[in-house]
Amino acid sequence: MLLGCIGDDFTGSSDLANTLVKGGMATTLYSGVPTGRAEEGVEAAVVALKTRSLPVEEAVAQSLDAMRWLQQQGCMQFLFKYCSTFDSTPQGNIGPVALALADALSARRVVFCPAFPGAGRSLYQGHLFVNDRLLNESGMESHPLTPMTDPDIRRWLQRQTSASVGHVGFSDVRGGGCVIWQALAREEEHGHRFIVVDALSDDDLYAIGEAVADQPLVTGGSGIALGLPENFRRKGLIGHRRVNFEPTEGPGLILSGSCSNATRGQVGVYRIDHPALEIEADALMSGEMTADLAISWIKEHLGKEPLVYSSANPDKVRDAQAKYGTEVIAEKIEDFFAQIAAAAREIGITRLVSAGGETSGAVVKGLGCTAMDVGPEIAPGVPALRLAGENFALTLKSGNFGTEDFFVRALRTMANGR
Ligand SMILES: Nc1ncnc2c1ncn2[C@@H]1O[C@H](COP(=O)(O)OP(=O)(O)O)[C@@H](O)[C@H]1O
Ligand SMILES: O=C(O)[C@@H](O)C(=O)COP(=O)(O)O
Repeated sequence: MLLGCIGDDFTGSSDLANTLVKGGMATTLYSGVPTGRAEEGVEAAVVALKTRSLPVEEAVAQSLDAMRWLQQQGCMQFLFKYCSTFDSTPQGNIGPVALALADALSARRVVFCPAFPGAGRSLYQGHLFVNDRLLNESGMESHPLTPMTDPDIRRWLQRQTSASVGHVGFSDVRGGGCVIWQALAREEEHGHRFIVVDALSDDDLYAIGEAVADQPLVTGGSGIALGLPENFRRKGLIGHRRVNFEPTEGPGLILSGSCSNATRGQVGVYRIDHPALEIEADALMSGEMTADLAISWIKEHLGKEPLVYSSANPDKVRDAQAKYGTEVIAEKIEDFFAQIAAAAREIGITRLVSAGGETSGAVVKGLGCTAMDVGPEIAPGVPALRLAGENFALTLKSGNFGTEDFFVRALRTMANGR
């Protein structure tokens, strides 16, 4: 194993696995830190954790566990993957996890680059944009768990860490790999251990990838991985793998706990011509709605690819959070989706789409799977997955990814492999 990746959520980890597979690396996505040795032939491993919204100490401990397992598998370089919208709070967890990993790996200069141009995320002069909007005007300012109210990633990261934060701007990045390498060295000389790097296009990310070939730790969105496979290929360590995915027909189900703008649009379109069950926070808290009731409803609509969703607009989410507490309501909803996922296989579902990072963490936990094979890309950053050794396909969709018809596309790709 060459490249060891630690993802702070499940949709993000599948996004990263997608990039590495497209880059030609034999990649396996693991749910949590595996026990025992990885199977032969895995060149890149992505360990998906659900640490984005955990207390800092727990997120650090789990990330270090993942790093140690990856070290035992022989990894030479490590990647800490977080969201392309830098989802975090002023306390963490990106800064503290990165610092713990940097200390453990003796990394003196660590790149931070959330940019993912394929999904409209770019970083310019240290500021993060989602398409043509600054991050704090993109809808992310209303995220239920990690509202992003500052687009200056240097300032946001500095609030989370004692490491000094530097910056390599676009004027250096456009100079290519060597210039970026020199700029990183300059920032390190100036005492900056954490270095935010601008990127506007995939070409910038390939160049950054080249510049970090000798770094033990890199951090970013999935875009930061674009240039990494080529470093290993140049050294003759990998060849060029093709995607190997067995499609799965059979009953489909959509679960959506993401309240992000894109997902709410997708829910709105899908529910026009599919059975849809909305889960209201009040109904769940009062016991009027339960996982058992929802499972009975799914059984009634088996074969019609039903949708169960709690996705709600920011006002509704705010009301529920004020009434029950942010963590209480999030946990209640996530637990509900985990129970449904656990029942899904028993009732014959073989294609499952989950929308939302935290939601997907709960769904995968409910499914109880340990490893996933990575299949074809459905939308930028979202691959079709298959539970290793099982006739069960899965899609973990990041909240803000995908076009309005995403759910239909995902079900189709899982069924026909294209
Ligand atoms: N109606 C709702 N009211 C309050 N919180 C909700 C509601 N629906 C979902 N949530 C919570 O909001 C969070 C959404 O996060 P996540 O699943 O990561 O989506 P995204 O990928 O869009 O960030 C989850 O913790 C979920 O349980
Ligand atoms: O980088 C990204 O945007 C995604 O890979 C990701 O991490 C998304 O997380 P969620 O929006 O919580 O699904």
